[in-house]
Amino acid sequence: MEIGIPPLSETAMDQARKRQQNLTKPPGSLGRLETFSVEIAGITDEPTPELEEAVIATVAGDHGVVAEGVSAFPQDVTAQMVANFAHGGAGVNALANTVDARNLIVDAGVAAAEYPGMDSVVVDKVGNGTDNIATGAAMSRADAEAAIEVGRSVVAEHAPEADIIGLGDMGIGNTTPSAAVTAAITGYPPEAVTDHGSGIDEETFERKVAVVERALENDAPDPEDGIDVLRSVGGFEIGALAGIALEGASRRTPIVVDGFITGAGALVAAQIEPAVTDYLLPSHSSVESGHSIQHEALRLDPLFDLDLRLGEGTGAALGIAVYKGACATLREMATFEEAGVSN
Ligand SMILES: Cc1cc2ncn([C@H]3O[C@H](COP(=O)(O)O)[C@@H](O)[C@H]3O)c2cc1C
Ligand SMILES: O=C(O)c1cccnc1
Repeated sequence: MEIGIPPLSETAMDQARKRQQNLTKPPGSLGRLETFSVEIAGITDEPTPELEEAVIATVAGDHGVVAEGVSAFPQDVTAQMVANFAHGGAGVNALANTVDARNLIVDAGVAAAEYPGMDSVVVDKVGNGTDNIATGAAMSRADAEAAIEVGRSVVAEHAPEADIIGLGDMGIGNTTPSAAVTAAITGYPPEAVTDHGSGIDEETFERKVAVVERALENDAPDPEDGIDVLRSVGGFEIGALAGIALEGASRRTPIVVDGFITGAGALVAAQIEPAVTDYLLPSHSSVESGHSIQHEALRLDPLFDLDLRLGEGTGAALGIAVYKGACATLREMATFEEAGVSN
């Protein structure tokens, strides 16, 4: 898979850094906001980037592994939540509205779902849910590649104008494949990266750890090959999220990672094209224990910890507010000279 991701623009970063130093504030007083504005200048190749069009892509898929009893909720909830997104009733809708981001809803592989009258849902299914990773591979290699392509075409066709893209997920059971993907790529043991997802009891938790272990024993994927990891233990939405990150990066669009499932997508993307990591921005630190392991592997330092464990792009939405703010300071503040302030 050939995806050309350009290097960060050193010229734009130098210009942004110089400007930050001349703005009407004590040097460094905007802390990490200054660093972010410089990083986003490098990503976009704009000395004063403006993050006007923010998009949060919430990608849904189902998982055969729910047959093992690894979630607290039934599989039908995935399709029901897609309808809820389309009607504006979910957590991500409220937070996307708060930060003036457009929510883009994608069905990359929800089982047997239709959305009558909900034209805003982009339906591009790789399949009707993955196969059960406790008993075999999640999908074929061709389907893993197709999932990446779904994500790439979502950006090309539905968000080509986006100045920043937040990743979001929906899929009952998807913290289980996310744990398997994270263990496979980072080398951490399943028990270190598996947690309580949407809220399971201890008996279910033990079964879930055993399922992740079994999945990785059954069909040991090549950790260096992101597509192989996706094929073996991934999910359609996880692949599509990786594809969004790769396509966004190739277009110089900053990509904001959300919680544990989007983190798994980001890990897959980084195994396919390591240069994507320059284009990834963190948002929150999820309650899921494996999220910090993903951040360590991707060398991302989260912005805040609000005890979130929802996904959907909720943390990414709040992160976008921070990145918009960072770029607004760089762009809109006056320099000492312009404002006639002594320095
Ligand atoms: C009503 C509802 C809304 C959600 N929105 C996100 N998730 C989150 O929980 C699911 C993953 O947890 P697990 O692996 O334990 O099933 C995913 O759908 C994720 O996006 C939700 C879960 C539920 C129940
Ligand atoms: O980290 C997340 O995004 C998350 C955690 C639990 C359940 N769903 C999502």
